Amino acid sequence: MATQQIPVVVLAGFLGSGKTTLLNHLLRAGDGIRIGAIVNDFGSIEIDAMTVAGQVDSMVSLGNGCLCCAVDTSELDTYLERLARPAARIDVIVIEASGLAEPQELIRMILASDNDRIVYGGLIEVVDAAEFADSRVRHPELDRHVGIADLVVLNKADRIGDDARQKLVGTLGDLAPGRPVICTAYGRIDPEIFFDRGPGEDRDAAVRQLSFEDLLREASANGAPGQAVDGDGDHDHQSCRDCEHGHAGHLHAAYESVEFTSAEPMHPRRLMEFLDSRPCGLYRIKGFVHFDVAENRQKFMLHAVGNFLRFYPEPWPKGEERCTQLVMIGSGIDAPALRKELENCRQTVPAEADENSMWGVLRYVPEQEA
Ligand SMILES: Nc1nc2c(ncn2[C@@H]2O[C@H](COP(=O)(O)OP(=O)(O)OP(=O)(O)O)[C@@H](O)[C@H]2O)c(=O)[nH]1
Repeated sequence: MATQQIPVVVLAGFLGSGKTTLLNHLLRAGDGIRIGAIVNDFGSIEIDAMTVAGQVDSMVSLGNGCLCCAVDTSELDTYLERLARPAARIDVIVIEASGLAEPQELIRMILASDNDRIVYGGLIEVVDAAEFADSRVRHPELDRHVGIADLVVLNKADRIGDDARQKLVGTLGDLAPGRPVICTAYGRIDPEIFFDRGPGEDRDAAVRQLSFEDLLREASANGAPGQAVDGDGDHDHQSCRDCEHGHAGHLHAAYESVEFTSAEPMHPRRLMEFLDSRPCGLYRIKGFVHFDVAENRQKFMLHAVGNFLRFYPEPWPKGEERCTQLVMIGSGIDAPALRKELENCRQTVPAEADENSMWGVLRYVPEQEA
């Protein structure tokens, strides 16, 4: 009897475009489909992995550098092997790439795998509707990423108007001719689009195009994923920051990540001053913040993407120590200076911050977002 193969889908997209949000939506809305996730964080504090863990049937976290730089594919193979073992009963594996990954490298790795229980299941490229126009000017590589996608998800459609949305859909259609472009907010796409439920079902054209067999056929017919490879393949390392050769065309070549951790609470006003004056090269901040202010002692998840900034308060998980952990990713940033500035935002005197000092933070807590 032939081995039943598990599709491996690559979920890619520039920093902050909404990959983790979309993956979490799929995990919640997957309707009984067992998803194995491989989450690749760029920073050494694995914020994405923490966000996904607990919702997923099985997860492997690969932090501190882009997976696409790990030329030794055996590591990925080991993780795929683990998720694909029959006892895990996984239906589909999703690899959430870091926001700076080169998707074609990941695809190449999957296609190169000698694990006969897995099969490449397609590339989903998430595009940030509000930021894409600017990002592609700074990073023309993004056009190439869209160009090899099997499905383009135009996320954050709520952040732009109808005209801009139509224009973007047109641009993306030109970049990825013949491939479906789905507009969405908060990654709320129909999981059926991702997960092939087998032949014989009534589907519309876009869904049919994404059946895994079709994707494979398309990939080889286009000569696209897996063949346009530009890595040099002769070195073995984990962290992109150590990567000084062979990846000059990669997005992450120009980026670095800075981590900040504090056991002491942050002073809300000082933190807001830092955030409001963050350098424009500091494109992405994610993590969580601990404030020691009455009524505001929740875990404040923090996300900044370009000019966008949000705090999402949530209860601290039982037994979790209260602290602040932030990952900052940017280009041309002064890491020691950023760390120092954040150190100066700590609340060193007990009860120093009162409720009024939270106003600046609370301005960025959305009323109703997913
Ligand atoms: N307004 C709006 N915000 C969104 C949407 N999707 C995601 N976000 C927010 O955008 C921020 C980044 O979302 P993530 O899902 O963490 O993005 P990501 O692509 O995983 O980020 P990286 O892994 O750092 O590249 C978070 O604050 C999300 O809540 C959306 O459709 N609309």
